[in-house]
Amino acid sequence: MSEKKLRIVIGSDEAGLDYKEVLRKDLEADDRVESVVDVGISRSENVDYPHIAVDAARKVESGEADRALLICGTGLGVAISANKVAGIRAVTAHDSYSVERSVLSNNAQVLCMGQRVIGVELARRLAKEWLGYVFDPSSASAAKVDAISGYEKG
Ligand SMILES: O=C(CO)[C@H](O)COP(=O)(O)O
Repeated sequence: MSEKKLRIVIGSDEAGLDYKEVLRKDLEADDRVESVVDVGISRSENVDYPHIAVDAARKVESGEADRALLICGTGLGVAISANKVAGIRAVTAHDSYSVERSVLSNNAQVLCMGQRVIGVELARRLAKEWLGYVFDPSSASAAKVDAISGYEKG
C-alpha cells in the first residue's frame, strides 16, 4: 500500500474521453491521491493523442507529477508516444496482473488503457489497484529497470 500521496496527471484523446472523465473523478475522490492534473482533451478542444501523451509524460519526467494515466482507443498510441520522453516507462495494461507488474517489475510511471478494449468498470478497478502499488528499489527488479535506463544513455 502506498503511503505517499500521489500526484497524477491524466489525459486522453477523443476515443478515450469518456473513460478519462470517469477515471479523473475516481482519482479525485481517492484519498491516496494528492492532486490530479488533466492535460485534456476536453469536450470543446480535440487534440491528437501523441501531443496529450507527451505533455503528460513530460510532467512526470520533470517531477511535476508522480504518475500518468492515459486513455485512447486502444491504449497503444498513448504508450508509444509517452515512451518517446526519456526516462518514461509507459505500458498498456488491461488486466490486474499486468498492472501490478508494471509497477513492481518495471517501475512504470505511466499506465495506458484503451476505451475500445475494456469495459469502464474494469478500467476503474485497474486504476484503483494501480494506485496501491509502489516499486521497491531494493527488489531484484531494480537492476533490470536500471538496465532499461542504461540504453537511453546511448
Ligand atoms: O487508439 C488510438 C491510438 O492507438 C487512438 O485513439 C485512435 O487512433 P486512430 O485509429 O489512428 O484514429
